[in-house]
Order: sequence, then structure tokens, then C-alpha cells
Amino acid sequence: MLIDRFGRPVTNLRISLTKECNLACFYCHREGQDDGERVMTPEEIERVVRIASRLGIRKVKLTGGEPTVREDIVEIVRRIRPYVVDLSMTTNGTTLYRLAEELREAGLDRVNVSLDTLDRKKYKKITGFDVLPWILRGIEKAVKLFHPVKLNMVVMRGINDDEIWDMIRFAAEIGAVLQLIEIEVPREMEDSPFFREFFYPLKPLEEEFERLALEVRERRMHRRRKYFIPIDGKVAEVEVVRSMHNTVFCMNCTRLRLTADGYLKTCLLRKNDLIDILGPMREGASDAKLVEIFKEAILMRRPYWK
Ligand SMILES: Nc1nc2c(ncn2[C@@H]2O[C@H](COP(=O)(O)OP(=O)(O)OP(=O)(O)O)[C@@H](O)[C@H]2O)c(=O)[nH]1
Ligand code: SF4
Ligand code: SF4
Repeated sequence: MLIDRFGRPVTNLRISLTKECNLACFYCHREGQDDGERVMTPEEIERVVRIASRLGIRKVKLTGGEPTVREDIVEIVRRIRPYVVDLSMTTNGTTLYRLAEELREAGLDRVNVSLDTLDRKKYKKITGFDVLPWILRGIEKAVKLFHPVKLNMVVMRGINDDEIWDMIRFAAEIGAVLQLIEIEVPREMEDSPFFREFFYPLKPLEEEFERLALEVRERRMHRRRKYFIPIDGKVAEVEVVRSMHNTVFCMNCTRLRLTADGYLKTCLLRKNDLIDILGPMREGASDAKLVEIFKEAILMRRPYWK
């Protein structure tokens, strides 16, 4: 297993398949990356995942942009399936209704779907597109096929902070997990108008959950807490993703990233901690050389908030 200089095992690979997206959320961080023009082929992605699995990486998350805008998305899932224990995707849900069955059949284990609001007008305001009913149909289909389905709600002051309990109720009703995500930005953006206007701290809410929950579990990854909250005769599963200035979160980070243009990236918030893996692959690097590149990336890993 790969372990970095801070004693953190690396068991997850988060692969951005494309920088493109068919929505235009005003807060989008594009996984913290301004990717170049290179795009990995399904064969190249499979090779990276095969090497990663030899090094103990068992979980792969496919992201974007929007991963399903790639026409070869089902092929990518099928190719990497044999090498991983947990294969998941984070999607905006626009293509779920059309693709959920094919993705399931190709071996995808689970999906996280971005859903910041249940209000159609607000959805359009946030994402630029009036497609909420379509997204909800996709989610309805997904909960029948994948377990769990997680709904990702980025909580923004003055935009959707009034909908938190509606979302908790909705998630419980359809049997999905709700992830409440605090806005996160790198240090240099903490003074930005965006952060100052929209940051909504989730700590007080976590304290309320602590009091209300029937049970609280802690995930190994990021030590995120999951609360089981009774609501309307059901139990909602709510996970809180709170990373800003959270040293515990970073000390329990088990993720390495692969950018859409083929660089291993050590941290979401560190733009420059990159190491090229696609270039050497295209120049004929052996598997042993690729293992070395992985090891170099692991050596570069540092917690962001410390
Ligand atoms: N700082 C930081 N934030 C992360 C990291 N991974 C995920 N996040 C945040 O969590 C949000 C949700 O991420 P998802 O792509 O749904 O995946 P996840 O919830 O981390 O993963 P699973 O729970 O295993 O499905 C992202 O939009 C980020 O804001 C990370 O490694 N570092
Ligand atoms: S759906 Fe995701 S990738 Fe697309 S614009 Fe919104 S936040 Fe960005
Ligand atoms: S070290 Fe970087 S990628 Fe890991 S949790 Fe902290 S900010 Fe996220």
C-alpha cells in the first residue's frame, strides 16, 4: 500500500474524465484545475487504474466537469471495473435517466448527484439550465439501481440555506444519502467577494445534528461524520463535508487525483502539485516507470490545512 510522508494511506483515485460540462454552475471549481487539451483514452485510463490497483488503490471515483458528457463513458466504466472494489461517479444527473441502466450493467457501483435545490427557478439560477424535473427523474431511476445514491448539496448563504431541512426530508423519502457540502476555496480566495457572500458555515448545523441524531458514524475518509436523523417517520442519512481549515479532514485524506489531461495531482486545493503520467505513457514508459511516477506523486502529498 502507498503511504505518504504524513502516514496517510492512499486508497482512492479520483479521476476527472473531462473538464467539459453541460451545466454552468456559478460556483464551479472544476476540481481545482485548468486542464490542458490532452484527453486520456479509455485504454490509457484503464492502464493507470491497473497500475494503481497494484499499488493498493481500491476505490475509484469518476468526476469531471461532467463525466457522462464523454461518449465513451460506458466503455471506461467497463474497462476499469475489474481492478477496483468500489467504483463510483459524481455527476450532475443530466444524463442519468438515459444512462443509469447501461452504467449499472457496465459495473458502476454507485453515484453521487449534485442537487443544490428542489426549487426549479433556483435550480436554473444556480446551474444556468431549467432542467430540474429531468434531473429528478434521473435520480428516481438511480435509486432503484444504485446503492447508495448520494445527493450533493453545496450550501450557500442566501441561495439555498433555507432548504436544508427540505433536502433532508427529500433524501429520507427517496432513500438517498444527503451530503451537505460547505463551500471550500483555497486560502488566497478567502477574501474573495464570492466566499464572503456565499460561505455558510456548517458547524452549528452539525452541533444540532449531534443532538438530534439517533446514531453518528465517522468515516475513515476525511473523518467525515454521518448523522442518522429521524424525520417524518423515516431516518435520513446526512453526511457533512466541512473542509475549510479542517486539519482533521486533511490528515485523513486518502485520495490521489488524476486530471482530465493526464497528471497525477496530490490535492484538490493545490493547483501546482502535479506530475505528468500521460506524457511518459505516450512515450512508451514501462509499468515499472509508471509505478515510480505514482510513488513520486505520493512523496509530494501534503495536507492542505495543517
Ligand atoms: N477538500 C477536499 N474536498 C473534497 C475532497 N473530496 C471531495 N471533496 C468535497 O466533497 C464534495 C463531494 O464530493 P464527491 O465527488 O461527491 O465525492 P465524495 O463525497 O468525496 O466521495 P464518496 O462519499 O466516497 O462518494 C466535493 O464537491 C468537494 O467539495 C477532497 O479530497 N478534499
Ligand atoms: S455540474 Fe458540476 S462540473 Fe458542471 S458546472 Fe456544475 S459544479 Fe461544475
Ligand atoms: S489534503 Fe487536499 S485533497 Fe486532501 S482533504 Fe485536504 S484539501 Fe482535500
